[in-house]
Amino acid sequence: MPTPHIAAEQGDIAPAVLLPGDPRRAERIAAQLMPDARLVSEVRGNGVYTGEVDGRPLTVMASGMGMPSLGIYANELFSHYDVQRIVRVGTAGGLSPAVGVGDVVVALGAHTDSAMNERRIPGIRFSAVASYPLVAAAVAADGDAPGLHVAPVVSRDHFYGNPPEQIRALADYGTLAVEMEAAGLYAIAAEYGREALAVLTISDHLLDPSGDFSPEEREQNFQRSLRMGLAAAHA
Ligand SMILES: O=P(O)(O)O[C@H]1O[C@H](CO)[C@@H](O)[C@H]1O
Ligand SMILES: O=c1cc[nH]c(=O)[nH]1
Repeated sequence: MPTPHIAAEQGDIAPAVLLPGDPRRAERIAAQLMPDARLVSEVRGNGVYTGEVDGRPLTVMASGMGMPSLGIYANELFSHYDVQRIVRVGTAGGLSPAVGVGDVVVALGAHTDSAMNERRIPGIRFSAVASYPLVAAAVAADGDAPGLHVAPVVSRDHFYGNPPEQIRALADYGTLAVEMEAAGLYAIAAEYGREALAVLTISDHLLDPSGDFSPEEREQNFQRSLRMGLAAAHA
C-alpha cells in the first residue's frame, strides 16, 4: 500500500535509505551503486530506487529541500515502510574558518532556528543528535584523509539571509556548516527509535565564496560523502 508521497508497496523499500536533498543526486547515486535498481515510486517526480549493494538491500531517494519536505518523507519511511536507518548525503555551506569547500562534515548534532523541534517535549529544548554507530561507521570508512570533520552543524529554515552575527556566534561555538534538514531528520529518527546520520559535503563558504561549487559540482561532487554514507547505512 502506498503513502500520499511514496507510491511503493511496503516490501519495495529497504531498511536502509540514502537520502540526498536533490532528486538528480539520488538518481546518480542509484545508477552508480545499483545499476539494476528498480524504480519503485516517482510521485512528484521524486524517483525512489531500490536494489542491492554487495548483497545488501538499499533504497535511494531525495528528501527535497528543508525540514518540512524531509519530514514528510522521513515520517512515511519510518512509520509506513519500517525503515530502520536514514543517512542524508547532502551539501552544506561552510560557516567557520575551520572548514573549506570540498571538505566533508559528519554532523554530530544539529542546532536549528526551526520551530519544528520546539514542541516535541514540552518544557525541553530538544538536542538533535546523530546515531553514534552510524557516526563511527562513516568515519571508519574514510580513514585519516584531511578535510574530514565530525562536528555540529546548523539546520536553518531559510537558505537566504543568514544573519552575520548569528553565523559568527555559531562558529565560535564550534559549529562548522549550515544546511536545512539534519535537525529534522535526527529528531524524527529519535521519535521512532530509529537511526540517522547526515554526511555533508561543503559546497560553498559563507566567509569566502571564491571557491564555491557550481550547480553541476553540487550535483556531482559527492563521492567521498557517499562512501561514508553507504558505510553508515549498512553498518
Ligand atoms: O544539497 P542538499 O542535500 O539539498 O542540501 C542543501 O542544499 C539545499 C539548499 O540549496 C538544502 O536542501 C540544503 O540542506
Ligand atoms: O543550506 C545550505 C546548503 C548549502 N549551502 C548553504 O549555504 N546553505
